[in-house]
Amino acid sequence: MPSPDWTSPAAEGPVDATVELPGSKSLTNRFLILAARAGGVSRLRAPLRSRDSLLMVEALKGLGTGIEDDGDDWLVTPGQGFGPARIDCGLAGTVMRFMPPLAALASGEVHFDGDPHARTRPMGPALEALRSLGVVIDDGGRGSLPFSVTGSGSVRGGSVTLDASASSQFISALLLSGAHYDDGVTVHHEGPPVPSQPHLDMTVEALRDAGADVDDSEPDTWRVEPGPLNPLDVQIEPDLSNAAPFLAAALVTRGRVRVPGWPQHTTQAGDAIRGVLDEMGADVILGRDGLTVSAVDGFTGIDVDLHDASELTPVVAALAALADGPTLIRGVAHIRGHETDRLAALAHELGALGSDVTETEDGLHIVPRRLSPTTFHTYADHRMVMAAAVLGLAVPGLVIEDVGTVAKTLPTFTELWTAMLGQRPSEGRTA
Ligand SMILES: O=C(O)C1=C[C@@H](OP(=O)(O)O)[C@@H](O)[C@H](O)C1
Ligand SMILES: C=C(OP(=O)(O)O)C(=O)O
Repeated sequence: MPSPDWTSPAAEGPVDATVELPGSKSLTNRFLILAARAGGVSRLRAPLRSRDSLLMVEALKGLGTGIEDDGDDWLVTPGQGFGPARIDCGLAGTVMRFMPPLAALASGEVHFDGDPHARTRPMGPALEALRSLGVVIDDGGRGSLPFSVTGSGSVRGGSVTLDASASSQFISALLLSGAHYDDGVTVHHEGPPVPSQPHLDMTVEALRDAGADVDDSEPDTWRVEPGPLNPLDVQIEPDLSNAAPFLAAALVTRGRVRVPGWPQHTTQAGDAIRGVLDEMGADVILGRDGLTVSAVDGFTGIDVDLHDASELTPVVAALAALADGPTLIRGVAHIRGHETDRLAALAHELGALGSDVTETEDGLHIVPRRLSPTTFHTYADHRMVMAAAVLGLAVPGLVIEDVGTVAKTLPTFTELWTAMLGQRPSEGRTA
């Protein structure tokens, strides 16, 4: 059931705000997977509580993992894993990709399905790779959800070659469970370049945090040795991709936004927003008190390759539509397989507002034009909501359809947004 529409608040002047963002989806869901089979109880400090991470929690609980929320942290008690079980992936790439290699270690049948659009997200190479490592999978020949994984308590593992150009998550998935396979796992990518390199680095770093022996020294090849994982005690960083729309508000309103807790070192792809905003002409300062972005004058269009940080595309596209010149976003052909076909969705919705947008083979060319308010459709995509809110700052009366879909990664988005604008939450009206 879609949630209500929301008339996105326009900016009444320059914002000057500090915005505290909840934890990273990608870190939370990786640490949950690792903790589920570690050698003791793990503590995840300040995890993200959102649809994607709660679906991961339910999936793991369904396989016998104990997860307790003490109000601040999640305590994860490993379980051996047993079926039969049914896993709802929602629209979460991390659940549909990261869970099957773990479910393969359980005994019994584990059935996977998700939201209607989840059935169209790419899965084929991931399922084929698991099969070649000795896992029994029934996907009815579709290469997508729904499918079932039937485990016998162990997985042979070994070496596998796959084409991960559609999603880096295919590789992360195998690595995150590979230490528990009898022969470990060696994953070799063959095909057009894998997107989202920072997410692969995040997987390797998280595995090493848990004591795994990982070799990523060869291009396009990753090896995880078999062996036990240590329990974790980890502080989850704020989600830097979710910070992007708030930082973008500094540019649109010629104001200033600070995000406390921005890490000095991180593997989050969203960290790339610093370079993007700097190139657009903002002042970007990373200090001990967090990241501060300010913009006094206008901001320019840019030519940017977002292959490594494609999650940023919707918000960067929204900024581009409000910039002082054209923007070319390149390197993101694979986001046609994200929550929705993001290139088509952005081209359509920005076009409906009045932008001059061309969908290229691997991105978008956006020429700013005068925009008029309309209903911005969001296609069950949290980042379309965020992009729409950025546009709404400068386009009074813009209505965001199904605003609640933002709960995929940021259930408190509208509250944070209206607070940033110095308004009470009730001032963002339900249309
Ligand atoms: O591993 C992860 O946590 C993610 C990897 C990326 O996926 P793709 O490589 O499919 O873009 C990213 O876009 C997604 O939001 C999260
Ligand atoms: C692509 C995204 O999510 P997922 O983890 O579902 O792939 C995203 O959050 O932008």
